[in-house]
Amino acid sequence: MAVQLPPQFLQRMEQLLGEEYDAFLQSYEQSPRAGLRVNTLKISNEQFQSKSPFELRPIPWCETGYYLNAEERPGKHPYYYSGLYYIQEPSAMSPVEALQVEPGDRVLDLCAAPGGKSTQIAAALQGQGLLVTNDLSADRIRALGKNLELSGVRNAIVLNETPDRIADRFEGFFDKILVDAPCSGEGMFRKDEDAARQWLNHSVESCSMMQRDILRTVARMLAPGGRIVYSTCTFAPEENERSIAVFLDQHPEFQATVPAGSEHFQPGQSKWAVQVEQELAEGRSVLNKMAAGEQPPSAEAIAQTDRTVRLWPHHIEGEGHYLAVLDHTGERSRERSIAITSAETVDVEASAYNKAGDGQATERMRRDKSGHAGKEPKGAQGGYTNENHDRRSAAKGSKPHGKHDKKGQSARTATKPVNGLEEGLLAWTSFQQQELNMQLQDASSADPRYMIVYGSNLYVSPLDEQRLHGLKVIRPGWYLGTFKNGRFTASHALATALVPSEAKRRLNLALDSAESIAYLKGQTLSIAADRIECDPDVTAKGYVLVCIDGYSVGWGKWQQDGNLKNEYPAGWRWM
Ligand SMILES: C[S@@+](CC[C@H](N)C(=O)[O-])C[C@H]1O[C@@H](n2cnc3c(N)ncnc32)[C@H](O)[C@@H]1O
Repeated sequence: MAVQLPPQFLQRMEQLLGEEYDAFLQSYEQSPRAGLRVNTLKISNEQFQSKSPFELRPIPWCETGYYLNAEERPGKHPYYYSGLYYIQEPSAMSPVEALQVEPGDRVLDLCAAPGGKSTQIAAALQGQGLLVTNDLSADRIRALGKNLELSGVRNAIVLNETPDRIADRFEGFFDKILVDAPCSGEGMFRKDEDAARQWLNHSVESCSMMQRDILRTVARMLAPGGRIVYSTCTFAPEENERSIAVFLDQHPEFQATVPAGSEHFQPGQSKWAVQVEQELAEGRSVLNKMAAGEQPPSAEAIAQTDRTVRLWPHHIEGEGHYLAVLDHTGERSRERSIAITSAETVDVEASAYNKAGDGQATERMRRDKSGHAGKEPKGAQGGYTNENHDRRSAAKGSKPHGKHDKKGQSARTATKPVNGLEEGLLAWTSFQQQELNMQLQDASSADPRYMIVYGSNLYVSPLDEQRLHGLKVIRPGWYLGTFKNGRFTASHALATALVPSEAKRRLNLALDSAESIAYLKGQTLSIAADRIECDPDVTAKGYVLVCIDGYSVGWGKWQQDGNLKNEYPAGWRWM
């Protein structure tokens, strides 16, 4: 066996699995399966199948998921850089399938970094509705932002928050919530030897505590009739059936539902939740500390865990996972539970934001008792400004409005222009007219969109920014670019989410060309003017949307001397 498995873990698995134990153990002799999921924000499943450079074998539980041969290197292909697919472990595709996201839903992905499931949710939303994606870890959140950007997501808000603080702002708000919980990671031992080395039996207890608290909090954020999917990549019943039994016992307004696609998986084991209770009663459970003084879950709640599912490496081609679908039994309201504030009476509050150059990092504000914004003493980077962050509807033309008093303090129900917003909108509008063929607000869509300014960065958001006040926001929406002295500089995130026809100048590079790789390496390209495909109202000089095989990948700036200045971001380049 290639992986060294902890003896305590093996002992427990043998006791749980009985006669299946040998087959389970043999699965560790095999290599983990590689997979990719087609990003249908950028290409249809059928189109990708017809042009895939890799041999694809369908993953039974995910229509857009495919197994890859072990020797493939999907991270080293121009299609990866165009965001046509996400490299994802096959079992990890099951939770979002169970969530059954529909375009227009309001979705929360609470434990989201590095973003595999968030990008899957975004694809299911197809740009409609909204995705709030969050992770507690400041280190892991960067990868989440990058993956959303690579995938061309336009309607996501990225937070770096605790579940409780989000719940205070989003009570009864979401239609669907994914809790891909922090767990002891036993299901990943084959894929990640470090996980096996670092595993300690007591991590099962600390993870169970976290899971209980997280589940309790997310229940507050779900709209009546909504759905929570809880998933882990561990085998421990303490973190799976038992966590769910405790939740169902304490939340009778929820029921466990057998997930669609369950025929591919094995059922959850209510008998293991019973066993955990017995061990607790006899004082030999790893949960002793946590469960002291807690009521054991009812037999009815425990029985429902038979409707959850387990993904076993000896039954499927994928790693170990568990998932539970928890449906709120209330009636789903067609009316949104919380109306989004009218854009005509924007509510402007002054606040201090980190003026990070790329617009990614903003800092949580502390409010003293008088409600004034102040700086977080720890972790703050760069200078703070007292500039407003402000927003208005993207649907209402370009004339900004709003009110802001001289000291930059809170001023409600605004009527006067706000400088930052006005300047940002003017710069954007002029850029949009000169460079793009797109509207931020699709006339056929009922979803409102809001312009938000943080420092000198402009975003368009599916959410009125006032709901985010006081939260640590990494991105309040789709990052369009920065403005300074009336000039607008387009962001990379703008380019990756555009379809070629939305830019007035385009350059298409052939998939297998040296030019494609040179562009991805950040090199300047020499391009004759007639290769720049231009709309009738522009000439070749200016912003060019660079595409590889017809899929947007980044910006270039064509200059009179025939050089295409490369705008592909330094940290993203082909190495
Ligand atoms: C299993 S991983 C998530 C993987 C991710 N869903 C994906 O598909 O790429 C669990 C994540 O939960 C985060 N986390 C841990 N405790 C958390 C908490 N209390 N609230 C939110 N996130 C938390 C961790 O930082 C970690 O990134």
